[in-house]
Amino acid sequence: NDTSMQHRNLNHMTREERFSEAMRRTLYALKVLLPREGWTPVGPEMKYLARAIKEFTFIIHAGVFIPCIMSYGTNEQIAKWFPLAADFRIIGTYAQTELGHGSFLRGLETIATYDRANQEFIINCPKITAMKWWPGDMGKSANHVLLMAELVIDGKKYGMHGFMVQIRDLTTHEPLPGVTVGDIGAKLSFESVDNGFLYLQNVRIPRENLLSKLSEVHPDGTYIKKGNQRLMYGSMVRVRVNLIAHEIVMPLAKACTIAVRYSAVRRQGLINPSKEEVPVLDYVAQQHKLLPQVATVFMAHFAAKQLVKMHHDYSLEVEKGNTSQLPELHALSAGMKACLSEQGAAGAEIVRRACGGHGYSCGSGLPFIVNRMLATCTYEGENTVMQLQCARYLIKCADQAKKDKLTGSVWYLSDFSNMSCTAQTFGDLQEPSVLVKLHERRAKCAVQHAGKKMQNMVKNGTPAHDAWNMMATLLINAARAHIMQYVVGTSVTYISELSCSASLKKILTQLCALYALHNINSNCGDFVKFGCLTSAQCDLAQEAEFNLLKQLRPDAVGIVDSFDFTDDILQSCLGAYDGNVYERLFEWAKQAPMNKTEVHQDSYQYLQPYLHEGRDVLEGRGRNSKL
Ligand SMILES: CC/C=C\C/C=C\C/C=C\C/C=C/C(=O)SCCNC(=O)CCNC(=O)[C@H](O)C(C)(C)COP(=O)(O)OP(=O)(O)OC[C@H]1O[C@@H](n2cnc3c(N)ncnc32)[C@H](O)[C@@H]1OP(=O)(O)O
Ligand SMILES: Cc1cc2nc3c(=O)[nH]c(=O)nc-3n(C[C@H](O)[C@H](O)[C@H](O)COP(=O)(O)OP(=O)(O)OC[C@H]3O[C@@H](n4cnc5c(N)ncnc54)[C@H](O)[C@@H]3O)c2cc1C
Repeated sequence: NDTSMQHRNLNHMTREERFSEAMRRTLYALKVLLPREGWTPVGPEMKYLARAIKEFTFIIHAGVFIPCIMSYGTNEQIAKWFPLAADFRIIGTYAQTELGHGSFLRGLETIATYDRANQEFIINCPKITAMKWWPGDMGKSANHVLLMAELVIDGKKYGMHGFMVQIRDLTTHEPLPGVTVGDIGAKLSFESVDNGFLYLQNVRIPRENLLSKLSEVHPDGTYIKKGNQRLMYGSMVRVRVNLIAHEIVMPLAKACTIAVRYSAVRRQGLINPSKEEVPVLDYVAQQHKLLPQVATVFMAHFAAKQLVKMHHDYSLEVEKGNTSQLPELHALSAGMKACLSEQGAAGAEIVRRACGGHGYSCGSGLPFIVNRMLATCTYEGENTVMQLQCARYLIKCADQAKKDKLTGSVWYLSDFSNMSCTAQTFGDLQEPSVLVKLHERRAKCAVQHAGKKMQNMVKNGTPAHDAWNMMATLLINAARAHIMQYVVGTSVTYISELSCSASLKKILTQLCALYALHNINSNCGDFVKFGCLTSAQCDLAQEAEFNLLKQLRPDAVGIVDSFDFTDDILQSCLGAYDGNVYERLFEWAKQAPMNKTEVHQDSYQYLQPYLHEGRDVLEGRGRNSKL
């Protein structure tokens, strides 16, 4: 209710106005609303901000730069930089991606060369493709970067390491010598974020600016490894784990709230010709678009909670020096980020499109959400690359399953029990245990199928790397199948263990079944091909999904109301709680800058000669227009 936090109408602002407004609001929120001891930029407050602020700046500063200091810094380095960063006395970003490389980190070209005589690192982008490109908050805001660069000592390369590099003067904010930095220009979304470019030419930093939790360089240039070097990729794992809640579940919940509320208000057409126009939510086709996406919000939320817990437990183990869980966590976080961002982005567009013309208006709040969710498929690990990383782990596990009993998220790969489905009615296929088994079997078969195909190719003389490349599509499908069984399985478990009213548990169970059945019906080729379902059982699966749509329809609005977004957070004429869609759209349109004058000066200027000529022709005075 703090007016300083109220959103102004972003759609009627320029990009620079949005950048400034987001910075003002974010700093106000972080510095005024949340001043407390022990405030951590990734704690519950961040969750509140991610929910409450439609656009904010310093996402990377708070969500990535600060956590990296904690992950990669020694205690002394944390003590030095964390207080400055948490208090916004330095603004940082995570500068890893380059103009020429983003996915293939071993191809990064920015170099940090150790200068023993001066005990400094010389940071250099040897060519244009080495320039850092994309990091958020880097173009105009950040005065420091956590620079990921190839460490070189005496001509020997040691791989990607993290360096603290100041890029702007702390008083004037001007770029420092050797630093060329700026905004990369307009993008599909994140209008308020100054994603930037950074060209470093022989910038010198002290030896102490190598973040040295995992490795260090002694004054004489001796390189010391201090831990599992794959932990150097740990920041990306953490962000992939955390962004699911912030950037996938939350925005999709907002989009569903808008679309379901609007569909309950919007009357269009007849079902029974003798009755009045119906709310479009009464059309089964509309329910089929919206309700599975509502179910996705809940299932992704439950699965993300499990992943966050797994990451937390893993982090405690890493602190004890045990990194044995790292391969599974990497595979699961990469796969979850890729598959849920893919589902979420597609789902947001499905529900936007379900709102017809008004869904295409920025006044609906939906284009903002859709465009922003599209970015989740690319940043923090491009989805295809992430799915292949997940598949790489699955193929290894499938081989291991032939001789060992597997545990964790891949346990089903060593489950050789009879998994045939005996469902005879659509009710049988709404049973959570049946749906879990179906997803496990499909995933196991998809992994084995991809692995078998590659083995046969290699047996026939194809090099393993070529077999991998040629079977990539099957590997990606296996990764998707694995994540779907994980989401369905963890959700069923989560709901069964949830202490809540029977009526709420019934709704959640129905939503879980809807999510699983929608997935089956959207991928029934796999389920039939792998012998999980007969053709007749596929018909039952469709019947089961339609039955759930009918059962959930009466509670549809109540379910999205439970997300409890305020009108100010939704910023939507279609999704406002009072349902006054048309009045809100009209008021919103009238506020458009285009309407600040009755006659728009520029159009009048160019149209005026023709307007006068047209009038003369109409009134019989002038010659007929050439037109
Ligand atoms: C909290 C969030 C709040 C707000 C955020 C909101 C919005 C955020 C907006 C934007 C933020 C965006 C930031 C960014 O985009 S930062 C840049 C992200 N970039 C990437 O993710 C790069 C992706 N590429 C890679 O990770 C690597 O290049 C890749 C893994 C693809 C390949 O690496 P490499 O070639 O070195 O390894 P491989 O040969 O493939 O595998 C070797 C070995 O290492 C294991 N591995 C790989 N990655 C990891 C990891 N992260 N953790 C642990 N282990 C890893 C891999 O499994 C192999 O193991 P093995 O099979 O045993 O050999
Ligand atoms: C909004 C936004 C914010 C960002 N913020 C940051 C940030 O703060 N810090 C930062 O460092 N970076 C940031 N990034 C950059 C982001 O991490 C990269 O864009 C991402 O890692 C993808 O790398 P790329 O752009 O080089 O694409 P590429 O890797 O070049 O991918 C291009 C295409 O090639 C395909 N491809 C690539 N490799 C393979 C493969 N091995 N197998 C099959 N197909 C492949 C991909 O699937 C994709 O279709 C941001 C990007 C965006 C869009």
